[in-house]
Amino acid sequence: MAAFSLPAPAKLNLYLHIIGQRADGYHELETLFQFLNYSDEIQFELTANGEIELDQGGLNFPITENLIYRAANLLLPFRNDPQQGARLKLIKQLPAGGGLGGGSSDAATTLLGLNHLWQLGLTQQQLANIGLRLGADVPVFIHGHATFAQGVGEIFSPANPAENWYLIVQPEVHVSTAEVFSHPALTRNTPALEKALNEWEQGHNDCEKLVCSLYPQVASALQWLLKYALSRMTGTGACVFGCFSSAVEAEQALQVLPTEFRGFVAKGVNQSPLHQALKQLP
Ligand SMILES: C[C@@](CO)(OP(=O)(O)O)[C@H](O)COP(=O)(O)OP(=O)(O)OC[C@H]1O[C@@H](n2ccc(N)nc2=O)[C@H](O)[C@@H]1O
Ligand SMILES: Nc1ncnc2c1ncn2[C@@H]1O[C@H](COP(=O)(O)OP(=O)(O)O)[C@@H](O)[C@H]1O
Repeated sequence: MAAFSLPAPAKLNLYLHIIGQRADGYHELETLFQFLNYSDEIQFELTANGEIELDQGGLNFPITENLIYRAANLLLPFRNDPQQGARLKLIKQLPAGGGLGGGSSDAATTLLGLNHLWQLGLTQQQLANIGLRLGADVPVFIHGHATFAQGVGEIFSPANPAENWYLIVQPEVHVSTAEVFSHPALTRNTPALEKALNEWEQGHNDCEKLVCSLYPQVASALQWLLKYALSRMTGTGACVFGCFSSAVEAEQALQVLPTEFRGFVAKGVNQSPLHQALKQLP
């Protein structure tokens, strides 16, 4: 198929425990990933000039830093014919650097999409190994099912958290993952779980307290959301999510969101919208 479009969904870390730090400085995590039915979109078109072309929409950093471009370049050596190229277009909807994994998800969608476009025949495991070089969250987006993840987020056990509705609130601030993980005040000694928590509410996010103290906008978004729902930060922030039992209740809270924040309502889904879309491709 010479042209198609695929979603790159957001993820939530329903909880994120930091249980230690490896010798190379990376932190050992225990986290529950669930996808949202809220996505970026990437359009794929086959070309015959052997090149990767990328329209990255509104993003204003160099194309060579875009995870889509970097992911596509990692697949070039696997082509059967060096004339195979691709024209890619990103329609960005997810806030960059928000803890929703948008960049990693874009990379995963690029790897799976080009595997299809160029008929490379690489397995999901091969693509996940390639993707891990781009970011710790890429493998879970390739895997495509809600997961309890350990290690730096690459060791998976099956999980089926409740598929709730969420109001995601996005404070107008960019949180650096590297800054959070290098901060001396970060909690790094949460005891390892014996098994994944069935009820995600029983977990917590070890980055939340630190990020709230560094970024008052995150603290105030969380404080506001907590008036309406059980709420938590995702990843290393800045986004926070509140859990609602229906779309209507989540939308009602969104209606009264203070103007200093942006927000959207989405459903938590255990099957990635990307994998559902891939099944529809001829
Ligand atoms: C913690 C998570 C949970 O989903 O946060 P979010 O980025 O989604 O908020 C991710 O695993 C983040 O993955 P990712 O965003 O790919 O992180 P990277 O760019 O690989 O790492 C940025 C920096 O954070 C530190 N880092 C990252 C991951 C980790 N498990 N331990 C670390 O110490 C490292 O110093 C690294 O250089
Ligand atoms: N396609 C992309 N979309 C978003 N961010 C990207 C992309 N490619 C590279 N980046 C870089 O990755 C960083 C992390 O983005 P993202 O994955 O959205 O956040 P997070 O890791 O907090 O969930 C951004 O700040 C940006 O510099």
